[in-house]
Amino acid sequence: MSYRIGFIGAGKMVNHIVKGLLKSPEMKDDIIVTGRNQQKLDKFNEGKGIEVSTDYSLLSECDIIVNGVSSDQTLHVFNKVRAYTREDAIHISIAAGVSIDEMETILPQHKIVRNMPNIAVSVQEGVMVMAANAHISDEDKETLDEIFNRIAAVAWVEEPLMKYAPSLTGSSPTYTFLMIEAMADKAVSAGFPRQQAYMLAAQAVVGAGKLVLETESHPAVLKDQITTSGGSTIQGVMELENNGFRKSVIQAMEAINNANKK
Ligand SMILES: NC(=O)C1=CN([C@@H]2O[C@H](COP(=O)(O)OP(=O)(O)OC[C@H]3O[C@@H](n4cnc5c(N)ncnc54)[C@H](OP(=O)(O)O)[C@@H]3O)[C@@H](O)[C@H]2O)C=CC1
Ligand SMILES: O=C(O)[C@@H]1CCC=N1
Repeated sequence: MSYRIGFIGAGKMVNHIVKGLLKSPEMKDDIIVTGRNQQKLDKFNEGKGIEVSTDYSLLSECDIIVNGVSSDQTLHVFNKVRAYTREDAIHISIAAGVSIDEMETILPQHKIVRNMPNIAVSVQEGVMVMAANAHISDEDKETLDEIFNRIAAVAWVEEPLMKYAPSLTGSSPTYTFLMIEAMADKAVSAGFPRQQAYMLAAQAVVGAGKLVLETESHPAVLKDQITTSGGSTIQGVMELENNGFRKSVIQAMEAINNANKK
C-alpha cells in the first residue's frame, strides 16, 4: 500500500530523509515537499524530480505529514497548516525539544509522532527514535515502521525519553565525524594521501559499528579482541583513558541533553 507523505520545510534534515526515501524509486510520486520559498524549494528539488510547492493546502492530500521546520517555528507552522490537514493524517515532527503536549494544544484530536532521526537516513543507514501520542494505533506504528525501515533502524520509546534522543541519534554523527577527521589528519601527517585516509578511517568506523550489531557482543569484548597483550593498541587505549575519551563523550551528550529542554 502506498501513502502520500507531505513534508513541511525543505531544510537539511528533510533533504536527508527525502534522499533516503527516493532510493526506493516507487516512492517518488508519493512525496511532496512544501515550504515558504519557491526558489529554495526548486534548489531542494534539483536531481530529485518530486513535487514541491509553497501551497500548504496540498497537505490535505497527505496521509502522513512530516514537520521539518526549525524547532522554534514548529508550533507557529502547525498553527498555519492546521486548516489544510486531514483529521486522520499522521503528523510527525522531527523538531528537537518540541513536546507532544505542545503539539496537541494545536492538534488536540490528531495522531502525532515525535521522531528524532539522524542524517545517515540519506544513505539508508540512519537511526530514528519515535514516540507516539494516544491517537496512534499499533497499525499506524506498523505503517511508519514499514516506511522508515527503508532508511533507518527504528526504535519506539515513551515520550519522556525524547529529550535524550538527539544526543544518541540526531546529533551523534558529529562525534564520529570529528573522530574520523582527527584519525585522517594523523594518518596524513604520517604520509597517507588525504582521501585514502578518510576512506580508511570511515570504513574502520562502519566496520566497528557493524561488528557490534552483527555479533551482539559487548563493545568491551570486541575491544579485547584487538588489544594484544604487550601490543601497541593497548598503549593507545591507555592514552584515550588518560585523556578522558569516554568522559568527554558522556559530557558532550550531557551538554546536548541539557540544551534540549523537552
Ligand atoms: N540537522 C539534523 O541533523 C537534524 C535536525 N532535526 C530537526 O530538524 C529541524 C530542522 O533542522 P535543520 O534541517 O537542521 O535546519 P534547516 O535550517 O536546514 O531547515 C529549517 C527549515 O525550516 C524552515 N522554516 C523555518 N521557519 C519557518 C517558517 N516560519 N515557515 C516555514 N518554514 C520555516 C526553513 O525554511 P527557509 O529555508 O525558507 O528559511 C528551512 O527549510 C529542527 O527542528 C531540528 O531539531 C532533527 C534531527 C536531526
Ligand atoms: O542541532 C540540533 O539542534 C539538531 C537536532 C539534532 C541534530 N540537529
